[in-house]
Amino acid sequence: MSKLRVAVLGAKGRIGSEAVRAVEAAEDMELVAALGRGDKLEALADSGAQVAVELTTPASVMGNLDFCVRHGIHAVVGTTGWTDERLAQLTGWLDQSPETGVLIAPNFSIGAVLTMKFAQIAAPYFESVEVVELHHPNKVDAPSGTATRTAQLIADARRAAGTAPAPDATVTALDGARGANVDGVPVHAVRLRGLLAHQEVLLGGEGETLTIRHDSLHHSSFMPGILLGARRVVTTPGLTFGLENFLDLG
Ligand SMILES: NC(=O)C1=CN([C@@H]2O[C@H](COP(=O)(O)OP(=O)(O)OC[C@H]3O[C@@H](n4cnc5c(N)ncnc54)[C@H](O)[C@@H]3O)[C@@H](O)[C@H]2O)C=CC1
Ligand SMILES: O=C(O)C1=N[C@H](C(=O)O)C[C@H](O)C1
Repeated sequence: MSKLRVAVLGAKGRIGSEAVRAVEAAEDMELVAALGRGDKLEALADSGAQVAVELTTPASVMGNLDFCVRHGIHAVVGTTGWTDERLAQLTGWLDQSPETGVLIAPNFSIGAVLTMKFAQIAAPYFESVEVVELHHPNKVDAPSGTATRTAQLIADARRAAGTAPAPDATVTALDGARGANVDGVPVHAVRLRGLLAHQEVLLGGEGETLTIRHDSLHHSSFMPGILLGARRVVTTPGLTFGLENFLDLG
């Protein structure tokens, strides 16, 4: 059986360099290109890549995806910074290339995907809910893509269940003291040397609290999800948002 031809964009970065090693080690894949900042995207097309794993920066991701979709190269995207406007633009490009698939995964680790799922289930049963994400201090965006997605899923679940807004008597607060408001859910971002990627969903009800915590301790935690995404995206045209769509979570 022929191997899946995979390229990595952002190949010298923290997660990109780990992805290069993971693709090289996968028996069913061939690493055909490993591009860094300043490398010409034409090398991607010349390499015959079927899938590009996009792990760059919010500033670079749209240009890279525009090129991939125009050349019919499927993409697995871990880069953050997604807004409704960006998603609409990408969907427009995919409409012009209906056989191409793009997976955007706010988080590739199974624990983080399950955290989001558990938070979604729990959210309507508690009066209060807040999200705290904790990352290494080299991260350029806040709050994290995972925390933003988690808050959106929590808000959707509470809306669908008709849950009342969380109680909060705050009248005066320093700017930022109550976190960022993502769809009505406070999200707090901590940047601390020594950390990698961590998240807590704090839920509170009368006389009890529930904390759902996930820790990514090494970039290897993201690799099984990236490889699964690359295998599945080639037969899944259009936009898929969230790795959970490629997992049977029930
Ligand atoms: N979805 C997930 O599970 C994960 C997502 N991420 C996200 O992945 C992105 C990268 O994270 P890190 O590796 O920590 O950052 P990083 O800064 O270590 O790596 C980014 C790399 O992309 C390169 N780059 C920038 N523009 C480029 C371009 N046009 N073409 C090719 N390379 C380009 C940079 O030179 C750098 O080497 C961030 O958005 C981060 O939030 C990170 C970890 C897990
Ligand atoms: O920048 C990181 O490191 C991470 N970024 C992603 C995010 O913003 O959610 C995923 C993970 O948290 C690691």
